[in-house]
Parts: sequence; C-alpha cells; structure tokens
Amino acid sequence: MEAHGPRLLGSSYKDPVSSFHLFHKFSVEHQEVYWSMVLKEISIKFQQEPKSILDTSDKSKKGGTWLQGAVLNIAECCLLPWPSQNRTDDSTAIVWRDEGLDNHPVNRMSLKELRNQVITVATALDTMFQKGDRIAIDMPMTCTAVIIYLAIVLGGFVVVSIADSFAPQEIGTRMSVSKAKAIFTQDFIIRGGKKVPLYSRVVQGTSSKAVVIPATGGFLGVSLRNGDMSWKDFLSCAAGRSSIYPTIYQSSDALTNILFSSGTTGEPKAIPWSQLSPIRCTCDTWAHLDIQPQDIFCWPTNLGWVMGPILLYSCFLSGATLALYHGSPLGRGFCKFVQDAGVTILGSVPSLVKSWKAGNFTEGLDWTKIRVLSTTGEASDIDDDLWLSSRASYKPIIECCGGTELASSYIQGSLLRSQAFGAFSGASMSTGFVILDEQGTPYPDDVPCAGEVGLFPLYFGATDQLLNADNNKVYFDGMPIYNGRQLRRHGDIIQRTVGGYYIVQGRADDTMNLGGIKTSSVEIERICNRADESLLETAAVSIKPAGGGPEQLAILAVLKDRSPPCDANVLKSKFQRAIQKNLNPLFKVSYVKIVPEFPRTASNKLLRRVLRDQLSKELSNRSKL
Ligand SMILES: Nc1ncnc2c1ncn2[C@@H]1O[C@H](COP(=O)(O)OP(=O)(O)OP(=O)(O)O)[C@@H](O)[C@H]1O
Repeated sequence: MEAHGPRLLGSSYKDPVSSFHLFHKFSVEHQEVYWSMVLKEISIKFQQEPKSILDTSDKSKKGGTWLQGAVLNIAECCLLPWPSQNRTDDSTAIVWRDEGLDNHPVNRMSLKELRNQVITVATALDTMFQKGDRIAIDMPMTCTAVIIYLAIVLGGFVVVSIADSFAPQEIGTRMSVSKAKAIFTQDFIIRGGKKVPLYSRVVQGTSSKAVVIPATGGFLGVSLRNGDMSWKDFLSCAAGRSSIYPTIYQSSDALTNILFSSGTTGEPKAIPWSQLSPIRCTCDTWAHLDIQPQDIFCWPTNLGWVMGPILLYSCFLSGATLALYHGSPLGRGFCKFVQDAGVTILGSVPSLVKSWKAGNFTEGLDWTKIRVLSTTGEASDIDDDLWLSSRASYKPIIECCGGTELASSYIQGSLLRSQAFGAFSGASMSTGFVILDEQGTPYPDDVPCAGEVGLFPLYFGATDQLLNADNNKVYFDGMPIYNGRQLRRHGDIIQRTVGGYYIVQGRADDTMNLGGIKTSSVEIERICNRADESLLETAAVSIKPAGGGPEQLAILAVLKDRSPPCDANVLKSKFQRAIQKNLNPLFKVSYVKIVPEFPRTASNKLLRRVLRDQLSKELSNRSKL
C-alpha cells in the first residue's frame, strides 16, 4: 500500500491502516490492477507472459478467465533461486524433525538439495508414467511427500491428494474418481508413539501400483504385493540419468492437483487445482499473514487437505522456509519443535489448540519468535484463542475461512486491522460478497446482519469445473443475480457485526428453524459450551418430529476427560437458562444427550448431518415404544 496507495487512490490515500478499507474496495473493483501488482511479489516465472490478467468475454466461465496465454510450471517456480527474495541455492527450504527425536537438532534441507531430490523423483516418474497421468499421494506431510508432490507437478503429471487418515474404502473411491494410475504411500504412520498401518489400508482400498516409503530408517516394515515397489527401487530408476530436468510447461489453467472437500455437507467433491490455485493462495498468505522470505512457516496438516498445498506453495513461492514435524502435532514434541525450529508463523485448527492447552504442552517453551498465528477449519474458541495468543506474547491470530474450491479464504483477518478472537476482520483481498436475507436479497454493505454469503463470481483461483459434480449446479444454480452477474454459492451463514467484523455461523445446511426463527447451530453451541465447567464441546441439531410439527432443539455434549459424571437433566436446565439469557427466551431445549465423542469428517469437522440422522432414528424408535 505504501508503494502503490498514493498512485491508485490519489488524495484519498492516507496510510496503510486508515486506507485499508478503501484499498480493499479498490482490489475488488479493479482485480486486474491488484493481481498484476501482487504477482510481482512472489516467485512466478512465466515461459510466456499472460496476454491479460482477467478476461470476462467467455460468459460460460462465470469466474472469469485468468492469466490467459500464460505458460509456466508452478513447481519450477518453487525451486528457483529468486534474488528479490534473497533466495539462493543455499537458503533453507525445509526444516523438519522426526517425532521421538525431540532433543536432536532440527534437520535442514537447502533449496539446492530440495531441487535435486525433486528432479531425481521426476526423472524416475518419467520412466514409468505418461505425461498427464494422475498419481496419488497418501501419506503424512513429510519432506519426502513434499518432494514427491513437487516432482509430480514439475514433470507435468497430476497429484491426487488423499489424506492419510482415510479408511480403505475411502482411499478406493478417491483413486477411482480421479483415475489415479499409482499411489505413493508409507508402510506405517508414526504418530504419538504409535505405529499405525497405512500400506495395508492402501492395499485393501486400491489395486493401483503402490510405491512404498519406510516410515523410519531405510527398510520397509511390510512385505509388498506383486507389482508394488519400494521407495529405494523407485529411486534407482533415476540412476545414471541427467541431472538437468526437461520441465513441462503448461497453460495457467492446466490441472496440477486433484483435492477432495471434507464432505461436511454431502459427498466429498473432487476439486481440480490448476496452476492459478497456488498463485491465489500464496498471494493471500502474503497479503494477510504477511509471509516474508525470512519466515519459518509451520501448519500441521496433510497434502490431502487444502491447507497442505496452501502451506507448501505459500512457503516456496514467497521464499519462506517450510517447517514440518514428522509425527503427532497434538503433544509436547510438536510444541518443542515449534520452539527449536524458530517458527515465526504458526497455523492451527481449533482442536489442536484445545489439545496443547489441555496438556499445557507449551509450558517452559519459548514461542516468542512467532509473529503471526493463524487458524482455520472450523470456528475457533475465543478462550482457546486467548490462551494461544498469550503463548506468543499476545500475537494476533489471523482467522481464515474458505474452501478447497476457492484455493483460498473468502474471509480472513488482516494484520492491517485489529483482530477480534473467533472473528474475521474482513473479506480477503480482491474478494467481494454480499450477505443475503431469506428472500435472497442482499443486505446493504454497511449494516450489521446475518445470512448466507453470496460471493462475487469473478474470483481468481476458484474452480470452474468439478470432477464428480457439475460446478455450475453446485456453486451457481439458484443464486441471485447481483450487479448483472450470478453470485457464487459458498454455503456459509455469516454475521456482520457492528464495526464490520465477521463471524461464521456454520453451514446453511446446519441452520434450524426454532419457533419460526432461523438460527445457526454454531451460535447455540457457542453459548452452550460455556454453560458448565465439565463441558468439552457441544453440538446443536434440530429434529423434525416424524409426525410433523415444529423442529425440536437437541443438544449433544462431550465432557472433558477428567470431569466427574454429569446428569443430562442438570445439563438440560443449564443449557436452557444459558440460551434463554444469551440468545432467545423463546428457544426451548427438547433433548440433551451426553456422548463420548462426535462423528467428524477425516479433517475433524463436526458432522451435524450424521448426528441429526442418528438422533431422528433414535427418537422415532423411542416414540414407537
Ligand atoms: N475459521 C473458520 N471458522 C468457521 N468455519 C470455518 C473456518 N474455516 C473453515 N470453516 C468451514 O469449513 C468450510 C470449508 O471446508 P471444505 O472446503 O472442506 O468444505 P466442506 O464444506 O467441509 O465440504 P463439502 O463441500 O464437501 O461439504 C467453510 O465453508 C466453513 O463452513
């Protein structure tokens, strides 16, 4: 803003903080100007420069055509020295540590070593696969996984990202939906001192060729099925070949990665990532988390979740160092790694923070190198956020909310605005949206309100196709027209507060109608979570009685580990009082149940639709008795 603000905003420009709102508005209204500026901040090397930044002439592409004519290889852009970022061959690209070796020094890999290893893997891939083949990765996000990911993209193949927590059947579905030719995996996953089988799950899930990496040491702990291959044998295919790699350059919209959404609202969608998606997410990390070449960025995740590729590209395209902990992120070992690796940007999801806090795992550790914290995945807990921020001398927590299909967050905190825990300080750069009332009419931009979000459709990096569903049907059909263009559906209910902050109230599918008032589950849960000391978390769902009549509010509760047994009726009156006092005196709690845990997606998101189905069944059986 200091470099461009005066030129772009004229006399209205004051300084980055006071003119932020104006500059954001400019980025929405002049996306081609905004994107041409930020593209220069990251290490993008075009073989052919784009003819245009945004072209809206093809009306079938509701999201616009971006960087038309550009030819590049996004993995190559990650691996080149880049003088403006002070990135040389000797710069540290990755720091990592294996769980259990918590008192050893952290390991480091230079950019040159990373590039050489990526080239070796890409060379070996060329001996076995045709360009464009889809190749899956199902393993923890280790150094080796990152090398394989970049090699697949460098060689003009397509990564199929499968999270390592999936059961065989889910691995199988993802392999067949994506038509993957092979899968990179590990024999085991070492996590929290346990050895969890992985190869055996892959073998049960798919007959495609597996290349198997040992979780520890140089030797595999399993015997291989006919046709499968050890990592060592795979690498030997590259022996004796040239160390200069014939990189494959493709158009900006070329497919590089197939990801799957988490499936909180239905079947997981197979989401294609082009070469635009990495650019979008890195520029957002640059603009919102202020990632800089000297940063060390850590975010426990997996390449099968959108945060995996976002983390990888955000580091390598901005010249920062990627920090990876090979093991469970839930315990003290991980927290110590954050200290020892000198992490400066730490991302998390709410359940991780809960675990660090419950175990007091940061005690005695020095997290003061952290300058930015971040969270995503589901609504974060304000008390946990305060705890987390206090571990790092009260550094801000940037809340991020978006989707795999957007390759970004549509709402996200910004360091140029004050942060409020559990809330978003605005839309991400260049993103515009309206909040719709129940008739689909947008509320004015400056009023506090709540409703479903409608994204402005011209969105750099968003999908224009899905592999197993119709992009237009899923994201556009039935959405209102705004300023001559059909809005893009995202499915979240958001609230705009006084002062222009945003709070996500959950998915539109999770709203309920209580006594004629539309209410979000998340809002009720926020209040119930604080109703009693013994509560770890709550889930609110509404049940439609089999015989008709108004929806009934049911609340399920999980108690903290060491809390004494608790009576559901006592909880019920506590919930009732809290809701009446803080939300609406007319809302009645009909049913409370204490359960050991909630059903969650593999990425740990609460599956309210499953709870709703289970409870409906349970209650209708009861009424039959
Ligand atoms: N920081 C956050 N606060 C609140 N909710 C969040 C946050 N981050 C993500 N979410 C929720 O997760 C959603 C994005 O997750 P994802 O892209 O995996 O899709 P999904 O909706 O879970 O899957 P599907 O589309 O298959 O149902 C967001 O739309 C939002 O509802």
